[in-house]
Formats: sequence, structure tokens, C-alpha cells
Amino acid sequence: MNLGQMSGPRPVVLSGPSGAGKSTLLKRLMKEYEGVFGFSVSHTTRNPRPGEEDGKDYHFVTREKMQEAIDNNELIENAEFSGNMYGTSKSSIEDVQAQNLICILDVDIQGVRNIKETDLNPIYISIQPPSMEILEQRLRDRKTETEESLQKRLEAARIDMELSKEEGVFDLVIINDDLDEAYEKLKSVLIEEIQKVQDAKK
Ligand SMILES: Nc1nc2c(ncn2[C@@H]2O[C@H](COP(=O)(O)OP(=O)(O)O)[C@@H](O)[C@H]2O)c(=O)[nH]1
Ligand SMILES: Nc1ncnc2c1ncn2[C@@H]1O[C@H](COP(=O)(O)OP(=O)(O)O)[C@@H](O)[C@H]1O
Repeated sequence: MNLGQMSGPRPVVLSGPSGAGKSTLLKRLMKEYEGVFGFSVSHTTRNPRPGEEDGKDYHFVTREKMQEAIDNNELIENAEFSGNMYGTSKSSIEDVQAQNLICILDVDIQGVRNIKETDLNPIYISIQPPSMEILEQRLRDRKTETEESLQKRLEAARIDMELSKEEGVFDLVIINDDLDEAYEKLKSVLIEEIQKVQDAKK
């Protein structure tokens, strides 16, 4: 199977610490450019949060189901994060690519490494918080985590922030301090791909 598209738009990988603002930026982008982006819906074993929809935000599955998908070679990558399993299925990407949309993947740093071993050839963007202190505050204010899962995320964030500094891992690192500024930066790197998709629709 070939996920590297010869002619279609290049996929985009968004990574960065939990709480850095990936979902916020992504939702804004998908809203402003309706019919341009498609989200690669990952599998996860974590519990849905209030407001999250199965099949839209994630495919919420049991560990058994996740293992089955891994064993059947249905995933292009998978990782353990903060005590839960996450993975990207081939079909989640193919569903988006079949519609000629820019496929957006939201994965952790392990996912970035594993995707680099595939032929997907995405644009790699890291969203980073201004500081650990601000990250912790945002995660606390989001009110989605227990103290335990919060601490695990902060630990993972330290590792992510360290690894993301490495030269050549990301095409672009955006510090999400002021949301509007971060969003403009994100848009400006994607504008060429966005225009390609918009032109193809004309
Ligand atoms: N490797 C990998 N990471 C994923 C996948 N889906 C989500 N993640 C990452 O898992 C981490 C936790 O995601 P989530 O539980 O939704 O929490 P949130 O990022 O704080 O909203 C984040 O860093 C996501 O980028 C996936 O399919 N593969
Ligand atoms: N630039 C920003 N300034 C202040 N708060 C922000 C900013 N960006 C995101 N947030 C808030 O921080 C929290 C974490 O953002 P979120 O998009 O859920 O992160 P991620 O998807 O990377 O885990 C959310 O409550 C969000 O509203």
C-alpha cells in the first residue's frame, strides 16, 4: 500500500506537548477552511471526554481491539502515551486522501518518529507552549485531567520539548503564546497546500 501521494496534497503532522494548543489551532483551521482539510481520526484506549464524539475525535476502543488492529497490520504507527494506547490506521488516512483533502494528523513525538519511517511524506509542525508553567496552567484550566494524568502529561511534555529542539525533526516549530499569532503562522506555512486544494475544486 502506498500512502505517499504522487499528486494529492501533502499531509500535515501536528505534534507537541499535550496542552500546547494543537486541537484549538486545528479546529480553527478546519472551520476557516471547510472542505480543505480532513482529520485523520486516531484510535485510542483512553476514555472519551465530555463533548468528544466516537468516530470524529477518536475511535474509542478497548485494549483488545487496539491490539487486534496492531496484529492485523491496520495501523501505520502506534504508541503508548500517559498510560493509554494511541494509533493511526491506514484507513483513517486513506479516507481523507480519497477526498483529495489535506490530511491532518495529531500525534505525539513517538508518532512523528514512526511516521518518518513510512512513505507518507507530511509537513511536520510542532506546537510548543511558551513555558512549562504556562503549559501546566492551561492543562489545569482545561479540566480534563486527573492529578495523575496531568503529571504524566507534564513529564511527557518535558521530553517532547527537549526532543523537538533537535535540528531536522520538524519543518516548523510554533510557540503558541498569543493564539492569533500562532494561528497566523500555522496558516502561512500551509497556504500553498490550501490554495492547491482550493484551485483543484474550481
Ligand atoms: N503516536 C500517536 N499519538 C497520538 C495519536 N492520537 C493522538 N496522539 C497523541 O496523544 C497525546 C494525547 O492525546 P489526548 O489524550 O487526546 O490529549 P490532549 O492532546 O491533551 O488533548 C497527544 O500528544 C496526541 O498528539 C496517534 O494516533 N498516534
Ligand atoms: N494561545 C493560547 N492562550 C491561552 N490558552 C490557550 C492557547 N491555546 C490553547 N489554549 C487553551 O489551552 C488548553 C489546551 O489546548 P488544547 O488545544 O486542548 O491542546 P492540545 O490539543 O495540544 O492538547 C485549552 O483549554 C485551550 O483552550
